[in-house]
Amino acid sequence: MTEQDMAALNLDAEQPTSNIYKMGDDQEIALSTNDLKVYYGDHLALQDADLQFERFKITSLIGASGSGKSTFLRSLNRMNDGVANVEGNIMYRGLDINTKDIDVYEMRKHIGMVFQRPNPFAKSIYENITFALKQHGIRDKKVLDERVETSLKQAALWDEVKGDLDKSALALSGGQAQRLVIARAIAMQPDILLLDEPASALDPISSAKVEDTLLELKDKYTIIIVTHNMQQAARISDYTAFFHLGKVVEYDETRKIFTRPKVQLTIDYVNGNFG
Ligand SMILES: Nc1ncnc2c1ncn2[C@@H]1O[C@H](COP(=O)(O)OP(=O)(O)OP(=O)(O)O)[C@@H](O)[C@H]1O
Repeated sequence: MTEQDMAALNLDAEQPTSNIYKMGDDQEIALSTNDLKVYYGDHLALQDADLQFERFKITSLIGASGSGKSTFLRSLNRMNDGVANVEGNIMYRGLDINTKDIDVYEMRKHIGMVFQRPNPFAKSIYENITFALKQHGIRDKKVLDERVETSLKQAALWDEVKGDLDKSALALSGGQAQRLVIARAIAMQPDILLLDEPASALDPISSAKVEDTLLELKDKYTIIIVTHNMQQAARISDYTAFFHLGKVVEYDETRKIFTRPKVQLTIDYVNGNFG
């Protein structure tokens, strides 16, 4: 199993100090970054990205290709470990999770990640969801059954697969597979879900289902999503951060970013006048 697979399983899984991009009350902040800088070798790929993410809200990260969105997102649950050098603080429940002594595997139980391409394991639908739970010592069949049902319901997949739980997850359509991966992530009952373009590889109907799923999930989870789809960002997110050349140019309520952005670069980007 690859490291990405492990992270997708969440197996390996506030104190805001910057007032620049402040959203919500301090108690309402689920995650915040402070003085974050990410280097790939000598290349400083990300800086000036001190954001606070409000609990039970959806925040979209938008910006042109190469602007640093994925680099930022992946830093939030240490997916850049071994790939990039990440400096600064990432505060979660009063703890800086960007320090050496953090148990990254435990942390990823709380901060789960879903990738662009659905990556179900070559196992049954049921086992895709229970694998990580078992690794974490949950063996009671009743508990496992209940988690499978709840997470599939939350991911809006239950009705489509409830009779096929023993079938291979590889037989699912792309859209179903992505909702299975979301179900797998939420089965671990994380606080925060990070999603890197989760609908970009899907057809419009599947993409709409994933969007609906995310809107349902925000009652229980704080969601941070990278998307190239501006309509999607406008439809589903409460807040939007616009990235450009490795910096956050503007971060505000989504409706303001799309109707009354303050920075010329944002105006150009949301109006499609970007060179
Ligand atoms: N593994 C890596 N090694 C070296 N440089 C990288 C790596 N990943 C990203 N970069 C560089 O970091 C910068 C930001 O890339 P990143 O993938 O974060 O941008 P992005 O906004 O997510 O782009 P996209 O929308 O195309 O996914 C780019 O200059 C990119 O070339």
